[in-house]
Amino acid sequence: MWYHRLSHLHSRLQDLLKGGVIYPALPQPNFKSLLPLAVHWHHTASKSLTCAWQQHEDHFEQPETGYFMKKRGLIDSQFCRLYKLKYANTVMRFDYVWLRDHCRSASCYNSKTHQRSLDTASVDLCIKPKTIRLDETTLFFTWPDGHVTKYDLNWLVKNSYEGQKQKVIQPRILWNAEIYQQAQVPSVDCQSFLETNEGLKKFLQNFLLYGIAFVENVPPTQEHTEKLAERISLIRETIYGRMWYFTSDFSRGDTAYTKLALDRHTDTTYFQEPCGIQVFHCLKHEGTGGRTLLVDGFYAAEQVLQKAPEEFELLSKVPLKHEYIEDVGECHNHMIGIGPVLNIYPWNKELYLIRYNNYDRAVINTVPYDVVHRWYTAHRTLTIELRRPENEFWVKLKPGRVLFIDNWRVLHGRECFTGYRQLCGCYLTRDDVLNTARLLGLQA
Ligand SMILES: C[N+](C)(C)CCCC[C@H](N)C(=O)O
Ligand SMILES: O=C(O)CCC(=O)C(=O)O
Ligand SMILES: [Fe+2]
Repeated sequence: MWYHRLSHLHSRLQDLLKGGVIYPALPQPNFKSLLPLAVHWHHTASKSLTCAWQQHEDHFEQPETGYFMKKRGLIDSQFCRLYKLKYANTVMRFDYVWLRDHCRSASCYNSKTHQRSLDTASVDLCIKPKTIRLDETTLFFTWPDGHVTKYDLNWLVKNSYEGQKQKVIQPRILWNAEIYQQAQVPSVDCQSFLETNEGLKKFLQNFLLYGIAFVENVPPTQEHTEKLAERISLIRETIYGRMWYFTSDFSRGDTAYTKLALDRHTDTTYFQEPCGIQVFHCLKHEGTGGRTLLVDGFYAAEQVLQKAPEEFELLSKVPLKHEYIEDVGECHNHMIGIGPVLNIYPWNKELYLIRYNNYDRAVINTVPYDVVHRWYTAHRTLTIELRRPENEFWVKLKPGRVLFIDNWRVLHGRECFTGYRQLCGCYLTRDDVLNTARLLGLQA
């Protein structure tokens, strides 16, 4: 009986969460406000809280049979490994080892270093609390050895799997050319970017939401570009150097160092971890053409998900190699990176990295022949979306205007050009950009 109510609730949760969760058009509201409060279940309601809550400290399940024991505050089932709790309209299930492992008491957790002191391997995998007590908003577990673990219910909601499943790691606004242009995302002025936290925060907020952002009025030199990069991150040094500076002189064995057009792609797909961010500053162009193309890869992937979910899934499952082989002048390199085109978090299906570069894609030999054809079909579907003219945002990079591109999300390309064109820039480590963003209070 209890079981039925629970599965009903679960399917309700699923219904509530359908659509919009993976790639919300706007920052996801706190999930509490997504869920109606009027779900009736066995509950104990607190009068002292404004937010209605229900808790089920007294329901225990023998997982194999779905048999429940209702016993208030105390358990004595030999079989139970699970603690179920409903609070703030979230049904949560906690494994007892998990509850022991996450104990934040002084002997288990060092709150100065935010590190666990408890040796998890010392926890009995069959551990069960001797007693459980609820006191307004705090749960107390007393373990067989007498150790007491306290949990604040809000902490549990925030840190439970069920709570996380309903959230995105990073809110984003997916765009095509029209959406991006209509959003009128402001560029940040160089001085405000370098000298104020507000300027930097505004820049990073836009960058996180759209995957591209511009800084204006930057003196057109490599040194100033470097200063900008260092304001938000460590520079990721690669085979191209720390700061790079390039023209169409074929000084390196790659099409980027020519005047040819480059179709949309992400860079360094041939690294096990592709570079997180790319910074471009055009220092000079005396000639024609050479515009930069930007396409939101996540927008295109979202279209694939809507139109052909099984193709989306295939692109997220099939691992591929990308390769960089260089043998020009003094430069000898052979890089190989392996991973799927679409990379998603398994618990909430959120897309976090697209690896798309048809120039650098290596021989496909990681996939059996029957899957190969399905993969090509899925790749075609994605390519069609990526190539829709309405998804293309074209800009002419000019001295003074520095472009930051999320290389895990937004594809770039360029039009062929004539004349002398000088570009400088660098790659950034994604971890460090996100670190800066979090320290400024942004969700990243
Ligand atoms: C930016 N910079 C000119 C230094 C590198 C170009 C790398 C080009 C390579 N085909 C790729 O897509 O990764
Ligand atoms: O020349 C350009 O505008 C960009 C070339 C390119 O794709 C790159 O350097 O990664
Ligand atoms: Fe590139």
